[in-house]
Amino acid sequence: MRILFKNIKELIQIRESGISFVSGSDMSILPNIKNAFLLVEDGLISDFGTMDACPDTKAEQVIDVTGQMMMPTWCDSHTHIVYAGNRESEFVDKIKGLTYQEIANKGGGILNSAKKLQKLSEADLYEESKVRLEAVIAMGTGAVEIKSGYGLTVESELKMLSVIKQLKKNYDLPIKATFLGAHAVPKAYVNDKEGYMQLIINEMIPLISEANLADYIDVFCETGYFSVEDTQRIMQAGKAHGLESKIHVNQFNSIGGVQIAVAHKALSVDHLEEMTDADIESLKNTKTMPVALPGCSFFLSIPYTPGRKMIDDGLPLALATDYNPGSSPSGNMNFVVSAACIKMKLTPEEAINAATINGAYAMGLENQVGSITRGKLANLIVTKPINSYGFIPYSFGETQIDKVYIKGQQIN
Ligand SMILES: N=CN[C@@H](CCC(=O)O)C(=O)O
Ligand SMILES: [Zn+2]
Repeated sequence: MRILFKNIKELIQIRESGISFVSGSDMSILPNIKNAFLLVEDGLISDFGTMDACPDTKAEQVIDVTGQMMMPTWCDSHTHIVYAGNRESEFVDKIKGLTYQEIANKGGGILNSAKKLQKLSEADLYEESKVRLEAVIAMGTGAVEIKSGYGLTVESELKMLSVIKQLKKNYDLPIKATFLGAHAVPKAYVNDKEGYMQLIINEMIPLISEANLADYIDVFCETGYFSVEDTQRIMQAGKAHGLESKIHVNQFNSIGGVQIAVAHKALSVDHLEEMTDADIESLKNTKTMPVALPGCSFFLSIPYTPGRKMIDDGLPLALATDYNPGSSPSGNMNFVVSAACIKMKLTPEEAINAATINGAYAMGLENQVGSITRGKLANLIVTKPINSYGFIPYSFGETQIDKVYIKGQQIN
């Protein structure tokens, strides 16, 4: 099946040869072609160029997108889309001035979501989660990572990962599953964190790896949750079972988690709202992708990741939604890109690179998605008629997406 898109006003994020990610000053370069064509064959990008070089090829479908732009779909490398119910009551507590930690201490937070999820059947959890997945695809996300971590028992963590497995099977976009058993210490282990560590290391990880239910392992490395030493032990146990790490770190405190994640060659370190100069220094010249989650900063009214400084210091940066019921109940990558520009002072070029190619890298998907490159998946956004791609982050809270294609199939 061949689809030819023609008269594309601007084809954004073209990369002739596959690159893994962009860093520092290269993040301000967003290669594009004006007045372009794009050819899709059997779900893959097979060719692109200027309209005067448009091949005289027989395509089953020819789509004239005069006045509209095209770009790769967003790559959302950090979500918790599989969860049960919501936490609007905590939202009101937050409005009244309680902090994230205070809400957790009075029985809210991650343990509140765990209680809801433990009671829900796998079938119902799937139904709730698929609604969110479909919504984010319609908002332009074409590759996504989903974490467990609201189960916190062997049975419920497996339930979450099985739901992710079903989503992988039933939806055509790339989905990566991350095991986050170390998200919070469950109530049953409140006086025995070591017991829960043993459960994660000796039972959960081997079971999950045996059943091939996870691609990555994660830890919430934070004061009051899991220490740097705990994080190191879990990363080591994950690695022994073939699971590379992606770590929640520096959300509220800088406690040395970035350094330990880098030392263990983590694929990504995520959150980073509190960064010291030493944290930034330790990320230089490494393969670990820093991931900022501006939706979480917005929702919790906490600092934004110092993305401007990190890029100026030569680092790469990825952007993701952190879609979850407690700290970021939105999976809208368009808003994330706007917030990165408005609050973190990224330029539109930097934010789009961060939300496409760098996000793809943070999921190990840089060879499949994240740029308009021959051979990559035809996961594509067609914008509404707009004057420039800068209008996408500028018009925050609005959608400039007209259509989304996943492997060349129009989904909305
Ligand atoms: N901080 C840890 N985990 C999630 C929030 C989880 C929750 O509050 O339910 C996050 O990434 O922000
Ligand atoms: Zn998260």
